[in-house]
Amino acid sequence: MAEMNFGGVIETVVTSKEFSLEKAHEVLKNETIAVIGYGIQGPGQACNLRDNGFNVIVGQREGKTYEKCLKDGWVPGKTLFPIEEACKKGTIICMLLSDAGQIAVWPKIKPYLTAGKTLYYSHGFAINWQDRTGVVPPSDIDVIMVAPKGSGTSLRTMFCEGRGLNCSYAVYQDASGNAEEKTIAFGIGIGAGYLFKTTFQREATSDLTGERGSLMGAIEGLFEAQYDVLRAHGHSPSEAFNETVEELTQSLMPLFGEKGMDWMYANCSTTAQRGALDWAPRFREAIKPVMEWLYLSVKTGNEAQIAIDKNSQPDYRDKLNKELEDMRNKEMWQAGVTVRTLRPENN
Ligand SMILES: NC(=O)c1ccc[n+]([C@@H]2O[C@H](COP(=O)([O-])OP(=O)(O)OC[C@H]3O[C@@H](n4cnc5c(N)ncnc54)[C@H](O)[C@@H]3O)[C@@H](O)[C@H]2O)c1
Ligand SMILES: CC(C)(O)[C@@H](O)C(=O)O
Ligand SMILES: [Mg+2]
Ligand SMILES: [Mg+2]
Repeated sequence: MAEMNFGGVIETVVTSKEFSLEKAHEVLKNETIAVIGYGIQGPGQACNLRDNGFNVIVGQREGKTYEKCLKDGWVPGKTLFPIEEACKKGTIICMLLSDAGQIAVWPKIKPYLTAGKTLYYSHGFAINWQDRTGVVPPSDIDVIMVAPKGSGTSLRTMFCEGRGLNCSYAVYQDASGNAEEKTIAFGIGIGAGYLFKTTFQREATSDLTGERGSLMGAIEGLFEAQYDVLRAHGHSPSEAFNETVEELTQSLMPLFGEKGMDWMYANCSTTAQRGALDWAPRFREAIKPVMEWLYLSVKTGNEAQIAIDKNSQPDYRDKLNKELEDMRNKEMWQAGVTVRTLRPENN
């Protein structure tokens, strides 16, 4: 573990330099890892663990996702089982069903969480809001978490490129006395770039805030607001899209991703810098009340309850797909389809 200075605050991080893959193998050598659920995180984590040489099986119900398991080389009866059978065989049970799905299957899974086993999560959701999820693990098992800070799709592609995705980790219950070491070993196994320590509570609240905020919800809201204003004032779709989205993702985001916001600013005109420096605090002040509202809605469990209620409905997937389709069909994102065809690499 290394102590590092994050903007003046010292925090502990773990990388494969301090905790090698060999050490992870040693820690997990007697474990059968049962990955339950094969949505987005399931494939990323299961395939990375398998490629890293761990003993992995998958538990997935039959249906469309089951076909994906077969395509990825999981073999029925050998490494692919119905959920309950995988839970019976596994010593580390990885809850990688959707957060709502985890509630539905909890009564079926609980009997297999016998003394000495480990219950693993990639989110603090089920435990942090256990008054709403009903997930109360038995006291004689370890309960641990490694939460990749990015999509399971990126976890896999970055692993295949020889890079790692950063992850947070936490121990909720340490029955074995060895839970933290096991958690870090697991993080190294799934291909974490580096691991930073958190709690189930802090991960759950920061994650739900981030995805509703700047990572997903706020960014779409910001784009729509600017695009709509430009269009209402007579700018063409291509101009509005280029000034709202395309330039950001293609030119400016890579600059601040690489060396920070001041570096991106420094590579723009002095006109742009003057205006952006003046307007950033105005946007901050306008947006902050919405951020406070969001954080409170997450912290009180309101957002978790909405996710549980909506995503437990039998037709939740169809409804989500319909909402994504509506987003895709907006003029802004349709303009984006054409703009992307004009990128040099697509010509
Ligand atoms: N999607 C991500 O990239 C991501 C990133 C970090 C953490 N997480 C966390 O990882 C966990 C898994 O998320 P995900 O996005 O991969 O899941 P997902 O929403 O894609 O889950 C789909 C899986 O759950 C199964 N499922 C859903 N309802 C079920 C039910 N009632 N019975 C049986 N199976 C059911 C599906 O068959 C499928 O295997 C969650 O805790 C999530 O918060 C996800
Ligand atoms: C990839 C995200 C947004 O970071 C994750 O939190 C999720 O829920 O999918
Ligand atoms: Mg999330
Ligand atoms: Mg997240």
